[in-house]
Order: sequence, then structure tokens, then C-alpha cells
Amino acid sequence: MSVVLRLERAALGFGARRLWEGLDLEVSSGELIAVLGANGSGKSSLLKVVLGQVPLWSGSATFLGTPVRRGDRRIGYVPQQRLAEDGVPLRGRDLVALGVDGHRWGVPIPSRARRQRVNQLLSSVGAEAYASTPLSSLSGGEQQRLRIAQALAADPRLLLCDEPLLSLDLPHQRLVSDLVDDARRRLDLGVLFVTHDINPILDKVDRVLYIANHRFRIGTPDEVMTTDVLSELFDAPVEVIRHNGRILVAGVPDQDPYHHPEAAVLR
Ligand SMILES: Nc1ncnc2c1ncn2[C@@H]1O[C@H](COP(=O)(O)OP(=O)(O)OP(=O)(O)O)[C@@H](O)[C@H]1O
Repeated sequence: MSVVLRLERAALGFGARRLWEGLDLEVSSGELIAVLGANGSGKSSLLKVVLGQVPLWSGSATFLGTPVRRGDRRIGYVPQQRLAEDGVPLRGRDLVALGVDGHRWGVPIPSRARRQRVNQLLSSVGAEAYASTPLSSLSGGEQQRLRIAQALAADPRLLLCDEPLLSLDLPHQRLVSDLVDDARRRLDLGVLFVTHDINPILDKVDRVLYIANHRFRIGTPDEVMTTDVLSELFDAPVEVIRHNGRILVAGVPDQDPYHHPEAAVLR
């Protein structure tokens, strides 16, 4: 396994507000890391650092040995789910084609090869059946599959997923997390997967990065998702219960139950 992403002594904040600091993190090819933490702790911002959209306060972030930069096509990005609005005349096939074309303005890709590539990507996520349907008519899960196909279009080495399961029902959560898992195995991708609930991906996660109170812990789910570790991180009595193969977290301070369904279960 080779390291695709490396953060060293990384610190991030906005204005006077510090989010996290002292972050040392390596993501290897084929490794799936779940990024968990309190609302506003800086999970999405971490992805934006890796995308070169937000500068670190200090420390470094390197991708394949060079500093991260905006627009690197070797990093695939599945943004937070936004349902397509009515009236946007984009079909599923168009969304994936945008990923294939990227920023190669003025350099036409032969249309046959392009069409084949789009079809191959649509098939890899099982979206052929609704490839020609307007995005606004598709369900959240269907749209999310297409976003994954789009993110894989440029043969990335690293995939960043920002809450890809939010507002999906359980079968679609499973389907979308299976797709990401399948892609990382097939393509040997490193994956950073931001989520509020680890359960839908628990059996796929290699390591967890848990951010809270400007601090973080990194380790396997067994190492990080414990009463002791989370209580220390949150500086409050948090209880972690394992039940039927699920991890239930109770007592996380200042959590919005909509964002933290597993906390709500035990309230
Ligand atoms: N460009 C920006 N300028 C100023 N503040 C920002 C900017 N981007 C994010 N923030 C703030 O930084 C904090 C962390 O935001 P971020 O979206 O990274 O959190 P998060 O952990 O992903 O939260 P959530 O779980 O609610 O999605 C928030 O308080 C947010 O308002």
C-alpha cells in the first residue's frame, strides 16, 4: 500500500476560530477512513483543504508527494447531497459526461470513446436504466449513484465523500456505501468518507478520524469508538454501546438529533 494523502502538523480555522490542529494523517491506496465528529468540527473543511479550496493555518497537505492544489483530477469528490432542482435540464448521462470532460476545454474527446466511457461509468454504478431521465426526477439515492460515477470519471487515486448517505433510506445507504467500497477495491482508491453515523459503513471502515473540541483521535473503530475515548475527546460523559453489530453513541453534547441519529436513539 502506498500513501496517497499526507497531512502533517495540520491546523485549520476561519478568522479567529480554530477548528483543529496538530493533525497527522496518512491515507493509503485502498484504505477507507471514516471522518466523524461534532457538527461544525471541521469535517467538510478538511475535504476542502484536500481539494485545495481552503488553505491550512499551518502544517502541510500533500497528495502523491506534492502540495494539494485546486482542480487536481486525480481526486474524486462526491459533494454533500443536494437534490437537483426542477427545471435543470441535466440528465444523469450529462452529469457523468461532465466528469469525463473535466476541464479539458477546447480539447475535444472523440465522441465514440466519450460515449463508451460514460456508458461504462453508468454501468459500474448500476444507473443505466435512468441515464436519460432528468436529474430532478430521480430519487436521492439514484442521484447519489450518478455523483459517484461522475467522481470516478477521471480515474482518481483518492475519493472524498461528504455525507453521501445523508437523507437516504437504509437500503439506499447500503447501496451507496457498497458502491464506494466496490470502487475503492476495484481501483485501489484511498477514501475519506465523512459521515455522522458510522453504522452503515462499519464493516468497510479501516480507520476512523474522530474530530471534536479542536482535537481528534485516529484508529480502528474498536480503538476510537469507545466510552473512554469519546468521553475524553468531548470532555463529557459519553457512552458507547455495541448492540447487534451496531455502535450506539449516547450523551454527545450539543448534537442535533437530525444530524446524529444514533445519539437520538438513546435520548
Ligand atoms: N469559508 C468559510 N469561512 C468561514 N467559516 C467557515 C467557512 N467554511 C466553514 N466555516 C465554518 O467552520 C466550521 C466547520 O465547518 P464544516 O462544514 O467543516 O463542519 P462539519 O464538521 O463538516 O459540520 P457538519 O457536521 O455540521 O456538516 C463551521 O462553523 C462553519 O461555519
